[in-house]
Amino acid sequence: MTDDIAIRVDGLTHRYGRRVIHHNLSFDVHRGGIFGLLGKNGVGKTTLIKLLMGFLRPSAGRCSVLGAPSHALPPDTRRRIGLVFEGHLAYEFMTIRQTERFFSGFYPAWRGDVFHDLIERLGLSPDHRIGRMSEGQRSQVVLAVVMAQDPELLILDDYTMGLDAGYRRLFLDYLVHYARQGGKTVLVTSHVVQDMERLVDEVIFLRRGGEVLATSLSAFMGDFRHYRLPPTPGAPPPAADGVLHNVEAAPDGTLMVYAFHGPERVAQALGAQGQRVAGLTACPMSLEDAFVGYTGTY
Ligand SMILES: Nc1ncnc2c1ncn2[C@@H]1O[C@H](COP(=O)(O)OP(=O)(O)OP(=O)(O)O)[C@@H](O)[C@H]1O
Repeated sequence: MTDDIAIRVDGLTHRYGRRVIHHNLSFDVHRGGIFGLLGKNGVGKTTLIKLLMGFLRPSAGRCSVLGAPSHALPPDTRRRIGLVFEGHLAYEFMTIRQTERFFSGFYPAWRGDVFHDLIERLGLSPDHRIGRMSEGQRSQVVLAVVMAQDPELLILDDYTMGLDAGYRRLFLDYLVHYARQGGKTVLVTSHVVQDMERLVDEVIFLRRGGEVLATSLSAFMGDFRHYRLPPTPGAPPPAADGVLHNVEAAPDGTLMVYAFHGPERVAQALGAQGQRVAGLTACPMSLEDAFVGYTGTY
């Protein structure tokens, strides 16, 4: 493994019983960027993080994190990884002060300034118990604990739990600042796709059936296109093919066409399926539109 790779996933297959969640998945996460792991509910994002951290063993293939194999991550490597996983890291019986005392002992590079800066915004006494906090306040404590570890690799699985929009924005700014310090890597999953658009450099899309697309956000947003087309009376709805990535009908019947191709290729493919293409129009997209177009509405 080369030094500039923070995470390597190589031919990874994972099954729960007979159900295949990941099939022959391969991608690299390079150091020094913010990577968004995106996919619908149940596609396997948390499972992938469990595999990376060695909490699960894959059915086949390998993955490694910071140069060490996931199934045998040494404690020293684990200490260099900040993990927010299912939101729970804080012990309910502890106060804020005790939480800091407890966690700071494990991390030689503990950043008390970062912890206090983030915690101050809660406006709670240091003697406030975690168990007596709202869900969003608890998430803020968890994020402060993880950021204060000053990890080399930060893995955030759905960190937005219960956070209000203001704190989410503040935390995103923190994350960007953290990632730009050099050599820091962030892998983040979130269902708030519009946040990802402001945050990530690279996207990794997981789709059901094990397909993966790992690319830069700018390449994806540049290459993936959205078109609208009024339906052709009497013609069956067009199906996805080698050119048309996804075709869906809006409630008024308008065809929503998604493709990695320009209008000529798309018109040709639609025409070959019996559509009248005179009304084909390209539409601008946000990352959320592109996410839905790429992964499909249900
Ligand atoms: N321990 C388990 N045993 C069997 N099936 C499981 C287990 N854990 C998860 N699954 C199934 O594996 C699939 C992937 O789950 P996972 O939690 O990785 O999805 P996810 O992409 O993180 O979803 P979400 O966006 O909803 O958080 C789901 O269909 C889930 O039902």
